[in-house]
Amino acid sequence: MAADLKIKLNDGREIPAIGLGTWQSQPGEVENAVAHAIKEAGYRHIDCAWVYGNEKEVGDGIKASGVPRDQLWITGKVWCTYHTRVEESLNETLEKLGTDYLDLFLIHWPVPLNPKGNHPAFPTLPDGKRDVDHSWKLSDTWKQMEALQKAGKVKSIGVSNFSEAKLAEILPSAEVIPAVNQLELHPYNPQHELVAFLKSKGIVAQAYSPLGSAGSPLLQDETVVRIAEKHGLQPAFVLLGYLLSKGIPVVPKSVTPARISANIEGAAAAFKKLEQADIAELDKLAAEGKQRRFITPPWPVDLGFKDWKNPV
Ligand SMILES: NC(=O)C1=CN([C@@H]2O[C@H](COP(=O)(O)OP(=O)(O)OC[C@H]3O[C@@H](n4cnc5c(N)ncnc54)[C@H](OP(=O)(O)O)[C@@H]3O)[C@@H](O)[C@H]2O)C=CC1
Ligand SMILES: O=C[C@H](O)[C@@H](O)[C@@H](O)[C@H](O)C(=O)O
Repeated sequence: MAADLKIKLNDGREIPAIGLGTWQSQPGEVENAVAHAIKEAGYRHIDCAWVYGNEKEVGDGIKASGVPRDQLWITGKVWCTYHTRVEESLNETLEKLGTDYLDLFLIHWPVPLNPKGNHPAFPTLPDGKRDVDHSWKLSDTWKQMEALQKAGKVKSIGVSNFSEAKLAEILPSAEVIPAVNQLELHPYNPQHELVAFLKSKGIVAQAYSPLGSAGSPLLQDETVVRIAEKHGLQPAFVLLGYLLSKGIPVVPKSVTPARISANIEGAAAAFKKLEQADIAELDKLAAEGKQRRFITPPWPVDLGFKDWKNPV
């Protein structure tokens, strides 16, 4: 069964390889989506974040599913304005989700934002740029993550949107190596070098926006469509199976019950059917001129990704 596909982390725990994304899942839709995913479609992994602003409804959906907490994997993320007060962010998340621990807690972006700025999530300076707290060290954010794991409030800890350069800011002083780095990964942004680096450090690369996010051109890509037709799969399933075949857990988002159900079964089917030649073809698309990121918030700092130069 698709829900049984799992990937081992460096702390010994196993993350269900297919989870449900919840970013941009709207009020009035997300409770039903989460309940459907868990109860009807067999998902056991939900990807959440404080900044998505919908954790209360996600929690309602988890509760409505009736599935016991210990059978679920719930991921949360500390938002940028909370780097100096990680536990406060976690406590808000736990309360909204209606649980007393997370399975995985991630630093959402390697960019501390001013906690006392002009907005609780997206503070800006008079020039309109995001108000970055340049004095704060990422290694001190990571120390707080380690303390929360020691306290048992989060079982596994990791990062998101960390390039090799940003990891170098926390690894030398880390007591715990991040279990996961959640990144934008799909055939147009495969980040082969970073994924290989993470593997060498025992960090699992996890894929966000695995379908290319809302309005994705990947679903119409001629190579993706041809491979899908060859195997009797939908293009979305090929994209998910491509990542699973590399040991990369995926969190496709949908609020459409039929897609939620189809994605988990289709991903597992694609994982079985895709051949090495299909993977090799998809692996080359970015280098053949299709390299593209879909998620590029206007950070006024260099994140250190080779393909993405932020305005500094
Ligand atoms: N750490 C980070 O910084 C980030 C994390 N994430 C996480 O990753 C998750 C997934 O990424 P996201 O950007 O949402 O994008 P996805 O790549 O998951 O794409 C979601 C879009 O695809 C549509 N869709 C879903 N299934 C299918 C299907 N079978 N066929 C056609 N269309 C489909 C959805 O529509 P509909 O809902 O209408 O069905 C939605 O518009 C997020 O929800 C979030 O949890 C995402 C971005 C950044
Ligand atoms: O997880 C989803 C994304 O990271 C999202 O939270 C950010 O892109 C945010 O909208 C931003 O503008 O910084």
